[in-house]
Amino acid sequence: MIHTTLIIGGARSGKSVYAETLLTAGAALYLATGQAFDDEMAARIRLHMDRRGPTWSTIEEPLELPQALDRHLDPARPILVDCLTLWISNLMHAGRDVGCETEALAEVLATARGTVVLVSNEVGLGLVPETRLGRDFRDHQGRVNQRIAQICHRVVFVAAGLPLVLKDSV
Ligand SMILES: Nc1nc2c(ncn2[C@@H]2O[C@H](COP(=O)(O)OP(=O)(O)OP(=O)(O)O)[C@@H](O)[C@H]2O)c(=O)[nH]1
Repeated sequence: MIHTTLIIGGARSGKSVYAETLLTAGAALYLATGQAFDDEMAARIRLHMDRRGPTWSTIEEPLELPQALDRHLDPARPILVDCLTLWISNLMHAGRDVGCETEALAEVLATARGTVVLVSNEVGLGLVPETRLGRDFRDHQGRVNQRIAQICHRVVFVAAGLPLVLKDSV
């Protein structure tokens, strides 16, 4: 089956747990974009790893997501990408063009052979960020979500651990 799903939601909305339930642990590949820059992030990552357990295969790729996805796409093994938000943040940090990178990702997804579930944050529902960097990040996040939502067959919004299907074109 060729199938792409985008799952969006706020922080601690349960979006990652929901995404994991869509895939069979032993048969899926976890593609992580997060980096343990400090102890707190390291602890968050450890929680995720403990929850997933040893049956998941994991690849860590903070920047070259389109290439990594393309390389590992396999009709026999679904991929969970967690998450686009940290990928955007990493790209901004590295001075990369988020728009170009998003197009590269969209291209890989549009021609994907296999099942891909992508997790992303829905931001911008609160106050306008005080800093220019914060506002730029918020805008990138909104544009990335829109672009990837166009490409994906299914889009699900998770709030309070509950899924709301926004798009289903399977
Ligand atoms: N490098 C690396 N990062 C990981 C791994 N497992 C999870 N992560 C990262 O940890 C991040 C999750 O951070 P959290 O702050 O707990 O997530 P959250 O968005 O607040 O919570 P949820 O809504 O529940 O998903 C993910 O975006 C992953 O990129 C791993 O094995 N390696």
